[in-house]
Amino acid sequence: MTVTLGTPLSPHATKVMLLGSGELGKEVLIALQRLGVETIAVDRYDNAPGQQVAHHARTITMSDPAQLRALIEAEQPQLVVPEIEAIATPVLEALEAEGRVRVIPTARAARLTMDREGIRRLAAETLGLPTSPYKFCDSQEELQAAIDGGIGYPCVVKPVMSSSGKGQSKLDGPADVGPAWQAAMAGGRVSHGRVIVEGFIDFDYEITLLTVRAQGADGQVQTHFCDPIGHIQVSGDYVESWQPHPMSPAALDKARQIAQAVTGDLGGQGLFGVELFVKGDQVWFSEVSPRPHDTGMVTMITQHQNEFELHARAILGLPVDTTLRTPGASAVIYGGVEAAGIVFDGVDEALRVPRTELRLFGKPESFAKRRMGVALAYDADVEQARVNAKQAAGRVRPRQA
Ligand SMILES: Nc1ncnc2c1ncn2[C@@H]1O[C@H](COP(=O)(O)OP(=O)(O)OP(=O)(O)O)[C@@H](O)[C@H]1O
Ligand SMILES: NCC(=O)N[C@@H]1O[C@H](COP(=O)([O-])[O-])[C@@H](O)[C@H]1O
Ligand SMILES: [Mg+2]
Repeated sequence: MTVTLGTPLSPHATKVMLLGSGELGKEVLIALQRLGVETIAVDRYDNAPGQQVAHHARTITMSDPAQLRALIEAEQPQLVVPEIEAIATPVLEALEAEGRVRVIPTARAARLTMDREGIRRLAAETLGLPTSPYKFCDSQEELQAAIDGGIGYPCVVKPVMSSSGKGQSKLDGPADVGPAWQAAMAGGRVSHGRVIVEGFIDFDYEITLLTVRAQGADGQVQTHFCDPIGHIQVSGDYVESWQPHPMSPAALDKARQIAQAVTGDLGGQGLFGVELFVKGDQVWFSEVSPRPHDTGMVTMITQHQNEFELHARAILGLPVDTTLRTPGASAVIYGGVEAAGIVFDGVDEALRVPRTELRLFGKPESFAKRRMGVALAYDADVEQARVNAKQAAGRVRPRQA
């Protein structure tokens, strides 16, 4: 479906609402604005990064069905673009069924992927894709029984609703079960009392395969793949990514088949971040974001059309180009301090590292482990880009004002 583009702030505006307006949504909003779309940035707190660049900013509890329905009915956007997991997705399904809005990529995809159970059962049980062994548990006793009954150690426990590693633990023995259960209960995005326990995959490397479902000239949706993005995660949160990540032809082929299967089932138009574990020629599906991925921020320096522009184009029914421009890398800048309205020292020194750029997201409040910015680097080879991205990130020193 191609969307007719109008004039923002006029009766013929094309209105798009982002549900979640963090660093990823901010870039999608910028890409949409460049195409003359009228944008509404929604988040759970005021002055979220995307709210600072959108035409309109709204603050609601997006997991509250009544608040979400009231806002969409009041604003009447043509497209609703989920950007985080904690959203009352049944409301989106109802509004989509009523023909009131189009949800990106589909309301069903938003529902299935916001809950680890929905997407894991679809991938493993319906589509038969290789995944880690897993069980869902509603109490510490059930968790212990699942581990003893076959998952074993090491294993990984995560709240069914969480992201960026929040509430996630790796368990090496029985002593870790209690603390892991407690961490999951404290760290979920919506208190839910349910966890997934997964057998630990001893992968050689992990990648994000950005996969775009976009409309071709014939009106049919076609699948396009970006070059694989390698990344390193610490405590379940991404700290470094690079593109391209070299893969054997067999592993790349399997990765694309998995991505095609899962995005094909989820359907709709847009960009997806398919997370995969790789060992030799073996590939496991981990999870998928039906939207731009944090590790994909590297594409702001590596691709002709970055992942945010690709998402914007795909959802509007416009053509896409996923080709790589140059090898490159990204490195995360954490807040380091707990304070509002922080300042950043060392930005000049950081940008003296050759072939680098910075994004400071503008989050109003810093936490020690909150992602506040990212350094980007391009180079002839990924290794040099990684060194430079990390060096630039390390030179930025956030501090209390
Ligand atoms: N079963 C597993 N075996 C080995 N490592 C794992 C497993 N599950 C998770 N991990 C590690 O933890 C990281 C984060 O896991 P996962 O993607 O499920 O969490 P998340 O909270 O959804 O993160 P995000 O929102 O950033 O994608 C993975 O990228 C991987 O490095
Ligand atoms: N892995 C998912 C991810 O990276 N999501 C990104 O982080 C923001 C929340 O950040 P916050 O927790 O600092 O508010 C989200 O809005 C999104 O942009
Ligand atoms: Mg993940």
